[in-house]
Amino acid sequence: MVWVIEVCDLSKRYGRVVAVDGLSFTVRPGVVTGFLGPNGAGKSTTMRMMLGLDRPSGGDVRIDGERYRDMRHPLRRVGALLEAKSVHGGRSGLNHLLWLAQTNGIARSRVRTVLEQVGIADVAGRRAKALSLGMGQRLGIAAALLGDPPVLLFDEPVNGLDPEGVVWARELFRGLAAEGRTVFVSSHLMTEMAMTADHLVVVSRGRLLADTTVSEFVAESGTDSLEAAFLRLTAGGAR
Ligand SMILES: Nc1ncnc2c1ncn2[C@@H]1O[C@H](COP(=O)(O)OP(=O)(O)OP(=O)(O)O)[C@@H](O)[C@H]1O
Repeated sequence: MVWVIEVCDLSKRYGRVVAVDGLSFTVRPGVVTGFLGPNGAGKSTTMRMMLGLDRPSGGDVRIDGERYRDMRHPLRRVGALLEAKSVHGGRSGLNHLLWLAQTNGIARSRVRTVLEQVGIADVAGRRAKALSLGMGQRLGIAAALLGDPPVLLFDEPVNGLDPEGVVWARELFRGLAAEGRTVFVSSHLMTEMAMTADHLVVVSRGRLLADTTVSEFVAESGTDSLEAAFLRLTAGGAR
C-alpha cells in the first residue's frame, strides 16, 4: 500500500536507557492515527527516527518503502512538526517558509497558501521569537504542510494552542486524513485524542501496548473513556 509508514523492530538506546524497544507497527493513509504513551515512553524518539534525525540502534522505518533520509524531495513527501522549535528566532515566519520552499523545490506560491491555511498570514512578517507559543505552533504546522505532502507527522501539535486553536487543529488533521493522507499525531491529551484519532498506537517504556481503533481500545479495556482505558493499560508504565 502506498504512503504507509512501516516501523519494523525499531530500537533506540541512549547509553543504558532503552528509549525504544523493538517497536513494530504500520500507519495507514485515510485516517488519523494517534500516538499515545506516558512521559518518556519513546514517542518523540520514534518520530525523530521516522525522520532520520536519530539513528536507530536496531530496526528500520520506511515511508512508502523508502527511508526518509534517502528521499530526494522529502518535504514534498513527508511533512513534520516536532516538539522543538526549529525556526531561528530572528527570522520571520515568512522568510523561514520562503527559505524552506526554495531549498526544497517547492513553488513560492505555496507559502501564502499555507500561511492562510493556518491563519497566521497577518503576522508572518514578525520575527519568530515575537510569536506566541500558539502562533509558533501554527507556523510549524504551516512548514509541515508546505510541500503538500501525503504523509504528515505531528508531535504534540496542540501544545500552546488556545481552545479555538485546538478545535481548528483537530479539524485540520481530520480533513487531511479525509483527503487520503497518512496523518500520525502524538499527544498526551486523552480527550483531545479521542476526538481526533480513528486509530491508536499506544506505547510505554518503548514497547507497543496496543495498535487498534479508538473504539475497540476503549471497549476492550472495560472502561468508558479513552483516558480510563489508557490509564488502566499503562498503569505503572511511566518511567
Ligand atoms: N538525546 C537523548 N539522550 C539521552 N536520553 C534520551 C535522549 N532522548 C530521549 N532520551 C530518553 O529516552 C526516553 C524516551 O524519551 P522520549 O522523549 O522519546 O519520550 P516521549 O514519549 O516523547 O515523552 P514525552 O511525552 O515526555 O515527550 C526517556 O527516558 C528520555 O529521557
